Amino acid sequence: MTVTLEVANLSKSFGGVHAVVDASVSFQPGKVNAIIGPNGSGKTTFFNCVTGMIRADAGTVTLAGHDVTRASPDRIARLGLGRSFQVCRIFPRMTVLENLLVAVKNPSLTGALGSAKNPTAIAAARVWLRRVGIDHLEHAEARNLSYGQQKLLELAGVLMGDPEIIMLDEPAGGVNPALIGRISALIRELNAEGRTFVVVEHNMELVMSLSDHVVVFDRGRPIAEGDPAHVQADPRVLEAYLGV
Ligand SMILES: Nc1ncnc2c1ncn2[C@@H]1O[C@H](COP(=O)(O)OP(=O)(O)OP(=O)(O)O)[C@@H](O)[C@H]1O
Repeated sequence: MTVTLEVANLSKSFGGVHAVVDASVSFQPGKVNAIIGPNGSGKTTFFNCVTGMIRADAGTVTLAGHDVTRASPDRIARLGLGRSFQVCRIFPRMTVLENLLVAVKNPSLTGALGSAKNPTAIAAARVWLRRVGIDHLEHAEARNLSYGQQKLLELAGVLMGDPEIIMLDEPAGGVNPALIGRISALIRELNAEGRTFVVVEHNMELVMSLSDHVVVFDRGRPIAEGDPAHVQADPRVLEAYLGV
């Protein structure tokens, strides 16, 4: 799998706030890419522009050779990019299995509702639940899961779309250490199978142990990129984090 994702000169402002400024990033296909940066440095805004959730003011996003700068999140998903959210997006009163069945990519509402009874979709959902380690919770209402388990459910929902590139917004945020280990192991396994990851994350230990390529944002711009050791030694990165 070698779906490429390239972002050129992306900018997005909210009123007078320049959240992302002329950001150009080429993510490495088949690798675990991380985006780090201080709070408010534009990581989530960048992420939302790339995945079609918000419209950039300028710049281009190219996915698998297609210009998707103004494409809908659905089209971007159909081209092979799946994403999670900083704050988990699940249906709290549905069961774990039902959440996965509504996550199936469907061109129509009837299709989406139909997948609830589709044996192939149900079988796929069970495979992913087993894979992320919450198959024993299939019939539990999603709201009764721990926050970490909800993150695993959301990841299983992303995987239902069989994406080649997976973008995760703070996968370890608010998750207990045991489940961080599980999420980290899963990312490794899925990456070893050929899926590319782009992970926005504050947990430095996780970023440095998991990533092949790290992009550092500061005040809306990528200021450094490279392998974890290279980035950690970059004085611009220390300055961005410590303000020295
Ligand atoms: N919808 C919005 N309306 C107005 N300002 C926004 C909006 N979204 C983000 N911002 C501002 O844009 C800047 C970048 O925010 P963003 O959430 O992208 O940063 P971040 O690096 O993801 O931060 P964090 O690490 O805290 O999640 C911040 O100053 C933020 O307040």
